[in-house]
Amino acid sequence: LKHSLFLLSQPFKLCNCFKVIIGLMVKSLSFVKPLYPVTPSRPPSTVSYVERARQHRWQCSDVTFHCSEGALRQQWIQTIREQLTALTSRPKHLLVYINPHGGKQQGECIYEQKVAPLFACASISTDVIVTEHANHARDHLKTEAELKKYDGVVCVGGDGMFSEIVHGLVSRTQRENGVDQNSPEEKLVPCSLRIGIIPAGSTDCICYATVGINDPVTSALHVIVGDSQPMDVCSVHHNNTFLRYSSSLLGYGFYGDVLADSERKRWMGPARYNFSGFKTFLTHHHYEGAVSFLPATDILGTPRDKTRCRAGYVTLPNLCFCSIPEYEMGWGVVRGKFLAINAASMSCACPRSPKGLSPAAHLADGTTDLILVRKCSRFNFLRHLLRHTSKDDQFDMTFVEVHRVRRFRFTPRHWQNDSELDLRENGKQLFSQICRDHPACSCSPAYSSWNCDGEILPHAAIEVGVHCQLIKLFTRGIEEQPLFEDLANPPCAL
Ligand SMILES: Nc1ncnc2c1ncn2[C@@H]1O[C@H](COP(=O)(O)OP(=O)(O)OP(=O)(O)O)[C@@H](O)[C@H]1O
Ligand SMILES: CCCCCCCCCCCCC/C=C/[C@@H](O)[C@H](CO)NC(C)=O
Ligand SMILES: [Ca+2]
Repeated sequence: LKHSLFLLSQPFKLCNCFKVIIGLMVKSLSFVKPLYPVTPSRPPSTVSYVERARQHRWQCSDVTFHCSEGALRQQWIQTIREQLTALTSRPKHLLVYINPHGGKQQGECIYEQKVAPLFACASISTDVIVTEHANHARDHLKTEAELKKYDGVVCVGGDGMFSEIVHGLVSRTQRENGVDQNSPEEKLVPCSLRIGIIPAGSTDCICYATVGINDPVTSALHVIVGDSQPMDVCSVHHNNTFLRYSSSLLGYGFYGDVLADSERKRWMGPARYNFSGFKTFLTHHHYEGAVSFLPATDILGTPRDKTRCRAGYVTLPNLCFCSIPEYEMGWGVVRGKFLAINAASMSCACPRSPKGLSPAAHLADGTTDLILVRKCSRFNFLRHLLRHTSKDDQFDMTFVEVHRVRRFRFTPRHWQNDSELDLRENGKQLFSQICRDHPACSCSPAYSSWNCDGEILPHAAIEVGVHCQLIKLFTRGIEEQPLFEDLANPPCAL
């Protein structure tokens, strides 16, 4: 009775309490060891709930109830079911896309073994699509999917798969609302469906930076309890033409070159990033150009704050997207030779860099942290890169500057409208290509590529605007590590 009162009364103030009920099952007798004799007319009932574990992990636990009185037992079950049904933030019907080729190619297995049983326990029904080719999920969402049927979309894969879902949902929402994506100044309409990410990729940066861990069970439980975290999305344009959306890293120079090289080594799996990272570090190419940016002056934080974006952080959405003409005067310009130009719209924390490229970046503040790494010695660049993995301030170096911005543009030196792209496409940059593949040569190619959330962009000259809280995820942001009394004293019913 003590337990039943706890469980019946607690779950409905759920957000921050330790135990959140996931679902309720009337188990067959063979699954449980009865504490006292049971008969088929008095089967035990099992309530599954969420329990926090170490390092931002969540796990599922069960409490089994026995009740000798059939009517009372039925009343318990009925009450719990009614209360769970009344929680409108919880999804009841989901559209799931699985990339069978992401990361270590374990997507289907992860979903079937770890996630589907939890969704079933929580009475969530699903339509599952295993993708057959790249952009399958994006195109299905854009045109075909009957979105009205669902309370959310879940992707099983890595950052590339998440990016497909974002492109499909955002494009569909704009089309249905008559918004032209090609105009860089257009204010985009936020997507209503939340997105869940079951990590099964190589970097899993979005999942890691929004949950604190890339663990499929934890992510599935955040979906089940109906968490919601708004997130910024950048739109990337070239000559008034829409190119792509980005929600984590836009990187030119080092990260662009790492990606371009690693794409040719997909067969290596997640290890390709280490190999290409080391190779690119050795080539040490720099790129010349001008970065102009609109600083975010109306916000409280800076990229060098000690505070981090954590669950419950409140932003001011009304200050977010601003059109160019209104603010044209406030733009700053930095010209020079750069080893890397990175725009981190979130921390970009991942297992390789637990604090991320910009540890103090916020998920939903309508800004991106623009990190400019000027040409410097290999030794200094290594010091900068190693700070991605240490506790030291990675911006505290003379050749690194960081600005929190709402918009920015990059124009490579010698860029003349579309001649840049023509040159690349016609293969006339043969010399550059030879240098790129030839670490001993000290010549730098004229252009790098942009790494846009793990996809290569064909243009070097781009214009970027941040759209505040354009999408929502089934997470709550990274929780501060609390003191867990229930880790030390697990519930006695277990
Ligand atoms: N069935 C498929 N066959 C081939 N490619 C696919 C398929 N489904 C999706 N893709 C593409 O695979 C690419 C990589 O997928 P994903 O992001 O899941 O894994 P990853 O690249 O290993 O991980 P990360 O992006 O975290 O580094 C995505 O860009 C996606 O468009
Ligand atoms: C020579 C030693 C170098 C060590 C430096 C390690 C730093 C690694 C930082 C990785 C940050 C990755 C940010 C995430 C980007 C994603 O958008 C993208 C797609 O998954 N991933 C990559 C690797 O481009
Ligand atoms: Ca941001």
